[in-house]
Amino acid sequence: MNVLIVDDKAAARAILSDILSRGDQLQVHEAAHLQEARRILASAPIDLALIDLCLSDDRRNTDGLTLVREMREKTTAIPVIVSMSSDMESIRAAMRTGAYDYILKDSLSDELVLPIIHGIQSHQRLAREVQQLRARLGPGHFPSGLVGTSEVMAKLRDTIKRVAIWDKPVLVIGPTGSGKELVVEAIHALGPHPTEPLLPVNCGAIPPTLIESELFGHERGAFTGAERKRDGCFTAVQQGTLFLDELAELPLQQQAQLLRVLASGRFKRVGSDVEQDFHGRVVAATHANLEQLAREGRFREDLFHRLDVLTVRVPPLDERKEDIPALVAHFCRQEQKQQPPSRKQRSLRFTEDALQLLMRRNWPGNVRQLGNFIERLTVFCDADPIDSEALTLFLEEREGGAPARVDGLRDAARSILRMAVPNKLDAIDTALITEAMALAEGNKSAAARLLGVHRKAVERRLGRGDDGEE
Ligand SMILES: Nc1ncnc2c1ncn2[C@@H]1O[C@H](COP(=O)(O)OP(=O)(O)OP(=O)(O)O)[C@@H](O)[C@H]1O
Repeated sequence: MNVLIVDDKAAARAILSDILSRGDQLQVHEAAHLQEARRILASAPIDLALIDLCLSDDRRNTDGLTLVREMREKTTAIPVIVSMSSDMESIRAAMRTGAYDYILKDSLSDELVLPIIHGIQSHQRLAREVQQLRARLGPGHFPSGLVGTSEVMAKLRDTIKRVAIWDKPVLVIGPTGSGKELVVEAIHALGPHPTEPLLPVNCGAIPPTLIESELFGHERGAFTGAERKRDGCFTAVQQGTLFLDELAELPLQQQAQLLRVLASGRFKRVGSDVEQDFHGRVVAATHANLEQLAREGRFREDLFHRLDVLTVRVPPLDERKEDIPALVAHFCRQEQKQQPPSRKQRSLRFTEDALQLLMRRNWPGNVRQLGNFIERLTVFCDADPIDSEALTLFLEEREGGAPARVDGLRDAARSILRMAVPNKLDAIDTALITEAMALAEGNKSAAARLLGVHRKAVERRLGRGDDGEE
């Protein structure tokens, strides 16, 4: 369990840290101010934060409350206030903002702090077990987070099931926003140790100077500031899954160290000569082309080949557009749950032609982009149900320009390019004129309106200058 102490007074941090050192399997992080706490929360898997209300010498400072609010909004970590103030108003404000508990600094002791931590630990263990059992009991015994029933998704689920049961490293590749994190969660839930931790490490979010100690831990005095011996992620994960996200961002030196762990199953803390066993499993994910990076010398080729064995490719959304209606319904349900009480409750509904329009669009940001788009629609579009007209208007007004039409054209162009026709430019020109003339029943002016060009252009293309049948 990772615990963050946030207090501007070093002495107060030392007291709490001393109490926590007597706890079981606790990793302690410390921050002296709000910015430092935010940075640690973004880079380390913090489970619990013990936060002082006032983070400066100014008694009116309420950075502690700001942090509690941010944690509740953006993280799953549990905030507990540790304060000198027994003023009822402060306590009420803290609890209203989302603090899990409120401890008075005067009464700090092992007997008071450790039971709170044990309670949270066992609650988390149970929550993890329930989540994993639920995942196992989902339809077809597949974790339910991944929405989509297309053939491509069925293949992806099959690949996940095959690789998950082996206690071996897995490489998950796919473009940004395609669902790699959900795939890793499924691999863990279906793997041999689903009740052990799934520990995510974002290799791009940790400063290069800290990453070695974050991963492998360090001995006391290993470097300036290493006041205590500390376990790293390779220890904390126990028999679970160490999820190395954004693997391409791992510095070359740590790539070499990772390769060594994968080959030998052993690692050393920074500043130690003693090797330790790694009991977990590494699952890495990236949207980068590692093969290309290896050719350019920016990623170790030997590590790429070591990992590129059990590889799971998560396809872009554009390869599984049939899943879009189900994903839209999924995001609509999510949005509905989050509607503020002050807003008139409504469920977001789409007509069939609006869904078709969403399926014709390209989604370079993949499922994440679709989810964000539904979120914006929920807030800014009042149409009910949302039909293609409302959607087109929304796209033109809010999303800049007319991407729906442009995307439709792009799709049409792509399918033409796939056809076995010799001169595609002339062929499409002739086909467009012929089709427009047929639809306009031979009326050149009407055909020109359909084509969005001047009548003379139609006449030129038809190779005749006469006025025809008008
Ligand atoms: N098949 C899916 N079903 C439901 N939600 C999905 C699916 N795929 C992705 N999502 C959602 O889309 C968002 C992005 O997914 P995720 O974070 O897993 O992408 P990623 O591939 O890891 O992206 P990145 O490379 O940028 O980290 C998340 O909110 C996730 O829950």
